[in-house]
Amino acid sequence: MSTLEELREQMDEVDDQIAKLYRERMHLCDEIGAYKVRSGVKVLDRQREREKLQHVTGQMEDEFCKKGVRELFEQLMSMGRKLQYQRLVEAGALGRLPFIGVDSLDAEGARVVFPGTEGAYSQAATEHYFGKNCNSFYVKTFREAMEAIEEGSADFAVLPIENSTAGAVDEMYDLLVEFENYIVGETVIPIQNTLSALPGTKFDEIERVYSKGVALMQASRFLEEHGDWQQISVANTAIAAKKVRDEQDKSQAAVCSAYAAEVHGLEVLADNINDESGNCTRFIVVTNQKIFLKDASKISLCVEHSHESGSLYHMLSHFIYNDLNMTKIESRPIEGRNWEYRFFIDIEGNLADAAVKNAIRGLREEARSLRILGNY
Ligand SMILES: O=C(O)C(=O)C[C@]1(C(=O)O)C=C[C@@H](O)C=C1
Repeated sequence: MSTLEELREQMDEVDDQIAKLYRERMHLCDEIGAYKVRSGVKVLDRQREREKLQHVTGQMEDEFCKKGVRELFEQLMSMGRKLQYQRLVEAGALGRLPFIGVDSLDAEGARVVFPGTEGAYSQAATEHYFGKNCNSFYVKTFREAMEAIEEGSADFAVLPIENSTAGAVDEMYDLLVEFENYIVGETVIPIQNTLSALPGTKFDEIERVYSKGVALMQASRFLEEHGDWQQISVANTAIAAKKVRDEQDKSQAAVCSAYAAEVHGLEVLADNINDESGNCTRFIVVTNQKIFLKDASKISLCVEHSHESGSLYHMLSHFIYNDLNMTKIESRPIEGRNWEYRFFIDIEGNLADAAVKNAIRGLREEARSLRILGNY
């Protein structure tokens, strides 16, 4: 019987042949790539790949080897494609109108819209990003803010995308798909909620609490201690504060910021009622121009892929192959297709980076759809 050393020696010989053949195969792929650049033939040829997989699996005897050789050749062809995308990018064949790199945002005198009302956290985020004296106005909903950007009545919108306790703001992800607007910036602000009511209100007078749904979630422990209070969701924390003030009813209270309470003449009955003391929200800055800051370092993408085994894995392989760090992934249902999802992915990088261009070139060709939501 052979010793372990002898078996390993034989294995090394086989592996050397595999490595040599891999080099030869990639060299051929490169030549085919050059042909494709010249002739405009698409990189991905599904029919050819299907035939190849059938052919090589047909040479295997048992199911285990069939499965293995299929996976091996799927990987080999995927590597071949990535090399060819690289060649296309080098040849300047990027496809679609590119984003325009700018040194800074044209924020001087810009009109900035935020959702909610006076005192909203979005207003605090707006002032944090654009400065206290920026030219801002509010609309009621996220949708109206996106519409204001699309039709040009505002230059920028500041909208919440993610809270550190409650997670993603789902509606914003859906609106980013629906509207042709682009993310050009982001800012994070602390969210410290209070329970506020008309001046002189006693705790035992309260029957109903109004706030935005996620804000009620962020203060769930405090509100559970008062389980007899009815919790009612409204569009915004500051709108809740305004409602309590307007209706002059001491059985009502709002979960809102101390600033919103002050703006709307309410008294803070309990401060810092959030479950998490470090609670904060990330806001995005959106515009209708296809621009990105030249020093931007984060890219948000939206990808839809075929609903079949391995498709997400193949999609993510473009980031791995190009050494791109994925920092976030969210999924949202696709309307009209039950149990199918689109993926929202954040990666580190700049649209001018070669690695980013390569990955995007590959995704654009292989995914059912790809949208670059912004580089900021
Ligand atoms: O035959 C081609 O067109 C190739 O580019 C080669 C190859 C492969 O690796 O076998 C790569 C990509 C295509 O999708 C199909 C096949």
